[in-house]
Amino acid sequence: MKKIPVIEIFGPTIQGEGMVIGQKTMFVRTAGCDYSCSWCDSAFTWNGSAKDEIKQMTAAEILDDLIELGGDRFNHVTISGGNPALIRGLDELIILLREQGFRTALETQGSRYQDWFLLIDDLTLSPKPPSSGMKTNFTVLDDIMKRLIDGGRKDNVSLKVVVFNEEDFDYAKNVHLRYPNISFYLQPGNDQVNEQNDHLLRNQLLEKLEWLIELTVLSKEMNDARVLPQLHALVWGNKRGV
Ligand SMILES: C[S@@+](CC[C@H](N)C(=O)[O-])C[C@H]1O[C@@H](n2cnc3c(N)ncnc32)[C@H](O)[C@@H]1O
Ligand SMILES: Nc1nc2[nH]cc(C(=O)O)c2c(=O)[nH]1
Ligand code: SF4
Ligand SMILES: [Mg+2]
Repeated sequence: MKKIPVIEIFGPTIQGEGMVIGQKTMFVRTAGCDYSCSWCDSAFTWNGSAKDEIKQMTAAEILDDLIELGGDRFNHVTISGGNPALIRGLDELIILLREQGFRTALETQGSRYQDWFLLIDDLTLSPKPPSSGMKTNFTVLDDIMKRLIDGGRKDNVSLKVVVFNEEDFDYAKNVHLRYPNISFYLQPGNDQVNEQNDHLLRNQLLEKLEWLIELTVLSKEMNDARVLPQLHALVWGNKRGV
């Protein structure tokens, strides 16, 4: 079996973001990213600070850990990172999870395609706005979207853009207009990923949420957009593994 670089496995918790917010789920977080977003809330997956925690695991070993942690208290598994789309060998995990009756979700930024995207129940593509310091390759994103739509996966896919400022909001509009038939989510950015005071953080995040809702209600381009907070950040702050 192929080895997968895993940096953490946790849950059951709830999916805090996007298309299946609130869904009870386990998380498998892979190590490594082809991006380095300035505001990444999971920078430990790629900046070397947690490199001692990375384990090369087979799909069967990951399933064992999921069951040891979650018992029979889950039927949904979310794979995030880092960028899990860098890992070819994830097909074995996704096939194994499906065989065992689990639904799967994936979080990725849309910089790489893998054929196993077609097997994911809840696939979130989260292209990065200007504030991240990253530049979207729309040729790649167009190609991913085409493959997913041609593969009949339209209803299994969503777009989620994190917004920190008005320039990001304009970027989000462009993404939504470019793929008008794909369900579209806006998420306020957390610019204090090191804040340990949950009360302070909550207030700031709610203010950012209100600001983003105000922009959205004023924008005719966003008539079909959905605005959601990072629910896990409101509940548990910047804690890891929740
Ligand atoms: C940590 S990323 C991992 C998956 C993939 N690399 C990606 O970016 O989509 C998971 C989600 O968290 C979002 N995210 C990361 N840092 C954030 C922050 N500071 N505030 C709000 N959302 C953030 C990303 O945009 C992405 O949608
Ligand atoms: N509860 C919870 N929901 C999440 N949704 C996306 C997450 C991520 O880091 O990819 C995440 C996370 O880390 N925790
Ligand atoms: S793409 Fe995702 S994991 Fe990679 S740096 Fe950006 S937010 Fe972090
Ligand atoms: Mg997160």
